[in-house]
Amino acid sequence: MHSHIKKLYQSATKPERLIIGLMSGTSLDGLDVALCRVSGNGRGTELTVQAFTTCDYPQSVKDKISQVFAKQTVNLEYLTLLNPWLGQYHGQLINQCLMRWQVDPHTIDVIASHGQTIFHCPQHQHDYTEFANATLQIGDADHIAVATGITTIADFRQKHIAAGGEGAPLAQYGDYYYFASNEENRILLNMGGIANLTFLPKGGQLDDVICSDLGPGNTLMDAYMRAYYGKPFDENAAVAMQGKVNSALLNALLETSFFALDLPKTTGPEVFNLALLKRAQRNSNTLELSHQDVMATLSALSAQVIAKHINALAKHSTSVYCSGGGVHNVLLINQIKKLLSTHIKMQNSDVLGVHPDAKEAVLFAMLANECLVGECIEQSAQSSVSVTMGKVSFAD
Ligand SMILES: Nc1ncnc2c1ncn2[C@@H]1O[C@H](COP(=O)(O)OP(=O)(O)OP(=O)(O)O)[C@@H](O)[C@H]1O
Ligand SMILES: CC(=O)N[C@H]1[C@@H]2OC[C@@H](O2)[C@@H](O)[C@@H]1O[C@H](C)C(=O)O
Repeated sequence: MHSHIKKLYQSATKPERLIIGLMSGTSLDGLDVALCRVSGNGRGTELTVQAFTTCDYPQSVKDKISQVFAKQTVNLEYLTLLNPWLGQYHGQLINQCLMRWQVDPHTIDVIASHGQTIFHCPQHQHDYTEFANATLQIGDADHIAVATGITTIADFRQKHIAAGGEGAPLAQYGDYYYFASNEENRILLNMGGIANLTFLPKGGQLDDVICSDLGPGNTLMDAYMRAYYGKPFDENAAVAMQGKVNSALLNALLETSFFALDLPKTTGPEVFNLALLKRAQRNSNTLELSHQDVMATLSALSAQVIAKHINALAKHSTSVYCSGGGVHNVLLINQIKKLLSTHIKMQNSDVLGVHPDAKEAVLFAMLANECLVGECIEQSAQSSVSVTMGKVSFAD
């Protein structure tokens, strides 16, 4: 037996594993690194986050990814070069984290890498009748494995697509395994670039879980801030708070065809971008709106869409647990709270033991754990997708 297979076998049969979960999302703000101690699997998963950090990307890295991110046309040579480069870069960031945390790399069982989504293309978002759902993540895992010396499990989304899904959201599995409750109805709401939720009815099975992207979380606001303020985001909603919501623009934005699709559905900045905003401004005669009013309206758009779906799903008393960078946006949170029905309570995911900024990285640690020790393939009614996802890269 190859020594790597043997080590993987040992990892899979140990009572607990150390798994590093990685996520670099659509906001391009950095790499989330969560060192997780995991035991069990499926509904029996037990997980504690031993250490977590976000390695902020310097502007030069953001610029590199932006060259190809969500673009219809890219320089193929550049993309080819970026793919291994980003894997090596992620590997170096992990090495730095382990050094800082004084963790011996040999104690890590596997790294779970999401990679960087550069284009998400569900069927409803493209016009090529001969092609189905597709998504593309880069930052090749072989390069992470070689740079760190740690076996890396990655590219989780392709199996989801191969089995009939859209490749996202994958949160439904981790959310169901870790957060499902027999005591209360729960909604796990993640507000990153894109907002998504997982509805976990009290005592429900995977079949009962509803998980879907909803639309923009921060992506439109971030794009606007980058274009007009040269800033990555509207810190503490300072700009949006000075503006007034413009209902004509809000209604024009709400006409975006994605919003009319039934759940589950997925999307990304390929749709929710400044071109969409410009079209909505043209259609609503609001091209002259102040930056502050545009930002207030974009925030209200995210809030309205998020609250509408939560209200529709949460027919009875329900607790909403929030994660993602959007939890730091006071205006967005207050706008959502105002719109929620009174039987819905909203808090951050840390009350359930997972820091809001770490939740997506933790999810990928759970999916890698499932890849290693998952016993059976559970099917979810909403997507008939297997949960054994991920490809294995060895260190040499
Ligand atoms: N202090 C703050 N004030 C306002 N907004 C903030 C603050 N901190 C973070 N954010 C928002 O959170 C965003 C980052 O969120 P997050 O890291 O969850 O996104 P992501 O994981 O890249 O996206 P996705 O989940 O869609 O892949 C920032 O771009 C910003 O919009
Ligand atoms: C294609 C892709 O990278 N999608 C991300 C993105 O970020 C949020 C939302 O859009 C979600 O669908 C997904 O990530 C999370 C981790 C998921 O799959 O659940």
